[in-house]
Amino acid sequence: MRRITLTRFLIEAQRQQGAQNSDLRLLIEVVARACKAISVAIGKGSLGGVLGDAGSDNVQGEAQKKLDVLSNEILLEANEWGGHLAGMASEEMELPHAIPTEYPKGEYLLLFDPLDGSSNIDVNISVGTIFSVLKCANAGCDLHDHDFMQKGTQQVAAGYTVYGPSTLLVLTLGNGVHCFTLDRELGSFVLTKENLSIPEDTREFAINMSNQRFWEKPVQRYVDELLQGKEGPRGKDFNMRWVASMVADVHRILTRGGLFMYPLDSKTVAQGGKLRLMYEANPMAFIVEQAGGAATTGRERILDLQPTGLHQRVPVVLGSKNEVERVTRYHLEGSQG
Ligand SMILES: O=P(O)(O)OC[C@H]1O[C@](O)(COP(=O)(O)O)[C@@H](O)[C@@H]1O
Ligand SMILES: [Mg+2]
Ligand SMILES: [Mg+2]
Repeated sequence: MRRITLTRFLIEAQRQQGAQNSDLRLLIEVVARACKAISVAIGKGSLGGVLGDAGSDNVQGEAQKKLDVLSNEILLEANEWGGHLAGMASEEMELPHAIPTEYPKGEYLLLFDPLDGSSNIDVNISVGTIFSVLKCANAGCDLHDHDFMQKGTQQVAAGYTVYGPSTLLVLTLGNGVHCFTLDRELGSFVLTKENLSIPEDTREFAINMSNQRFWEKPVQRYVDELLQGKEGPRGKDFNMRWVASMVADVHRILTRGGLFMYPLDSKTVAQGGKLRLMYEANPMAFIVEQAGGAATTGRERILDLQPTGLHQRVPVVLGSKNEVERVTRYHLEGSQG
């Protein structure tokens, strides 16, 4: 089998797109290298002293895990000197990270959730890293929050890694979605699946059922119908999965279809939802749409949302197109009352 490494894949993609500037390729390679280092740290577990709490809170008011902090540092250090970035933003940092003056600046903005699925770290369940790439209109100028306030449709690349039994990198440059597996002997990511595609229909859904009593009516109705199975209006049985690591739940959907929901509920309504738009919902929505799926808030297409804050939260409904459309239709019907 021809083994295509990430580097070769990116060089060929750049050639096909006739892109002169190799900064985007360099950026993706540096992010991948940082994820390799994170994968090594996670693999050590308690032997590496990386499990447990860091003893600090992030801007979301959540207790940070040691691996949240370590992954954040690894991504910052790897990316700040390469000359391909105008700035970075992370779930674990309140403010954007400007490129230190001693380093050259580039034209891209990198946003990331350095460690996704933090509640699963100490119990050895798959976690991941999620990233999104934008172009900076004011490259070379002082960095501000508003430089990042671009709709998801403006993303030039997005990806996630899953640190599971094997370490996978899933990537889109706006021309399909491709999966790379980390070859630990070779030390590089190797292309193992091209053009991932999400089936339009599915019998599998993922939601945190323990929040059921807090959900809005449209979600109550949708999930009730799923649970009634073939005896109910859907006329078929549905199965449920919930890993509680968005990367793992979304990767399952990219592999065999499904629906992922973290809808608005009365617990999170004040903050607008649970998951973050800029470095969770937008990159995942870009990837899912590139694989033939759909992604909404239940009411609007996620990629069309105009961001207002670096850490703003939104409801998320994504995956197999026909189920996303049904959930969204129930919301719109519900609002017509
Ligand atoms: O704990 P819950 O309610 O099941 O929420 C799980 C969700 O929260 C997250 O862990 C939030 O992400 P972080 O771990 O990066 O904060 C998602 O990965 C996951 O989908
Ligand atoms: Mg996350
Ligand atoms: Mg996180």
